[in-house]
Amino acid sequence: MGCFSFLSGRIVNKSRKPGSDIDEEVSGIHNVKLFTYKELRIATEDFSPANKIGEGGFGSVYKGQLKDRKFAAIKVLSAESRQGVKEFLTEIDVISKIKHENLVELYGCCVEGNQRILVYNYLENNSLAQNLIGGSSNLQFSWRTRREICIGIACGLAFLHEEVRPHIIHRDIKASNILLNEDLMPKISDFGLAKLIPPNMTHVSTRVAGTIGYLAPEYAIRGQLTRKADIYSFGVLLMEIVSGRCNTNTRLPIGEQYLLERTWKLYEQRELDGLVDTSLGGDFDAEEACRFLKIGLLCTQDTPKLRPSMSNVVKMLKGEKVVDDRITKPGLISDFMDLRVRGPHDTKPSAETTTSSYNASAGSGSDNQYNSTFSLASSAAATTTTTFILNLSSETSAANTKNFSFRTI
Ligand SMILES: Nc1ncnc2c1ncn2[C@@H]1O[C@H](COP(=O)(O)OP(=O)(O)OP(=O)(O)O)[C@@H](O)[C@H]1O
Repeated sequence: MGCFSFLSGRIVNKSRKPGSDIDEEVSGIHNVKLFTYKELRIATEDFSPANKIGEGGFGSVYKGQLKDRKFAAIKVLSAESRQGVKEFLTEIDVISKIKHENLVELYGCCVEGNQRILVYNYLENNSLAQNLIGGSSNLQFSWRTRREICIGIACGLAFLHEEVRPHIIHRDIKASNILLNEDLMPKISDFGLAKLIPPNMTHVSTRVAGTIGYLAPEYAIRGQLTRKADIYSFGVLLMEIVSGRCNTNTRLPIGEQYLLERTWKLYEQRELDGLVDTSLGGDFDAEEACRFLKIGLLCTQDTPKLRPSMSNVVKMLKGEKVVDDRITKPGLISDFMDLRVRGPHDTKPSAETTTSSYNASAGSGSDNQYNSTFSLASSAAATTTTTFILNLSSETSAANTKNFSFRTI
């Protein structure tokens, strides 16, 4: 534990004077192993580029070997994602109490000076994004494996939503946040991490964190965060796993580019099996695959209330509950990139723009909830696979024009 020790159930930072702020903050936290920066530097061979295994919206991830010989994924949060020690540790305190076979385990963290580092158990087979969806890997995902992956993710999410008290909304369910162990068992990562991101604008009333393509419309537009937003993202992911493709692929012919639109169309034509990944060579249970796609559609329905709970999703995936065939159209945020280029002054920000504002008005102009200034507070917004934060405020006048397009198909 380096300069921290655990005395009478309290973590004390021995290197600082008693009564200092950090002592007070750290002392309120239990269950968390605090690593020293030195320990993690040794584990990663001085954060050597050779040990870097990934880069996310919040910082770089390194593979390291800890003193106890265990391998760990060490996530160094970037300066923009750092926040107060107290909030950081409180968040981690919550996460560290949660254990489930389908959630990545947090070993501990490091809070030293400016450094904010998270230490997770290392998972051998990378993420679903790198392996199955749009990535390149030699791993083969049979129908049976995909089925188990879908059920595993659903179980992990049902646990966060319904068993943990208070409930946890992940806010960023997507292929790159599903890691796979050596047996291809899925583990949800980054849960709760979105809450660690500080708002970088003082007038922010609501933060929206998520990834384009997976964001539920009501959350993206109005900042209405409920568990149904996660369920929407899960529905998108489910379709990706069955089809083996990314939710958005602009290299495909128009009409096939958006997975949700495509799935809905094939559902209406009763041809859902045409969406199943061709790399399976037809070796799949067609009834089951179509059922999974229907569950994906149920989860992405425009009206949040109509989306099933995750425990019911688990039952439907396992075949223990009948899938309701009265599915309504999915809600779609047609094109977030459009939102970026059609700013209030109709200027076209470059892909590198780090902060841009947009006047958004969807639906009735008199409904202030719909009139929000959207600030893409991260350069990560330039891609469709990276987490970003949208800052919403109600300061915008009701007279805004419809710059933000939200539609149902
Ligand atoms: N516990 C882990 N074990 C093995 N590899 C990991 C682990 N955690 C993260 N990685 C690797 O690091 C990459 C980056 O992870 P990170 O969570 O920082 O970003 P992301 O999920 O890809 O994107 P974002 O931060 O925008 O959500 C992952 O895609 C994965 O390859």
